[in-house]
Amino acid sequence: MRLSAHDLWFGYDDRPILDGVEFSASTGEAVAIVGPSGVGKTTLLSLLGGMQRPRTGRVEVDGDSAVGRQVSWVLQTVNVLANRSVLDNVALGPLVDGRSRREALAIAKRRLREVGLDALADAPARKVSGGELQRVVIARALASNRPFLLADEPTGQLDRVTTDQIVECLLLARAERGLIVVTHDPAVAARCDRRYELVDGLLREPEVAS
Ligand SMILES: Nc1ncnc2c1ncn2[C@@H]1O[C@H](COP(=O)(O)OP(=O)(O)OP(=O)(O)O)[C@@H](O)[C@H]1O
Repeated sequence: MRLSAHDLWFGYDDRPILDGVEFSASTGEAVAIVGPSGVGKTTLLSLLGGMQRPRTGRVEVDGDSAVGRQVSWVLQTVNVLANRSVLDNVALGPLVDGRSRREALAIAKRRLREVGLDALADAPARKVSGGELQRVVIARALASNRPFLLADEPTGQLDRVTTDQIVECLLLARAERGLIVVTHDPAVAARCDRRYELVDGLLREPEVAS
């Protein structure tokens, strides 16, 4: 499947942020969006995932403009139910997709194993560290059946070891879906298959990551 954006224009008040952006990502690949702080990366991601609408232009997944149903999110503000277990939080992904509780728990257990957190399945989310919580949110996104995973600064201020763990978890998405990640961290961008740079409202041609 292919998520594509054509001629996106967007601004806050009269200030243009995106000025004719072209973008595409396919399932099976990881694409990074980089660029200076405040240039509009989070805004672009919100348009790519259908959270906001462009003033002009369009975003589609295989020709379908209802992109919100095709994406799962890993956002800067980690949103989890603090008093529920790690497993219950991950199971929310498939539950929202309409799976039965039994199916959702089975999928959640598998995804927690993949991100290396099965030992924490029964712990309340409030008791796990920031880096672990980020992996919980990734497991929840992987547990949903949406074809694209969108991540906004998923490694934030975390240390290098934790960052590497999180990137490994995110790249699991490539097995079945597409990953689109906004990041400041050149090491994270370098792990992706392609990189776009947002400058002056436009995305520069993608480079092949070295
Ligand atoms: N809801 C809003 N209303 C008005 N201006 C906004 C709003 N959201 C963001 N902006 C402004 O739009 C610009 C782009 O913001 P955005 O968060 O998309 O940038 P960014 O590249 O993701 O930044 P960072 O890397 O610092 O997270 C910034 O100048 C920001 O202050």
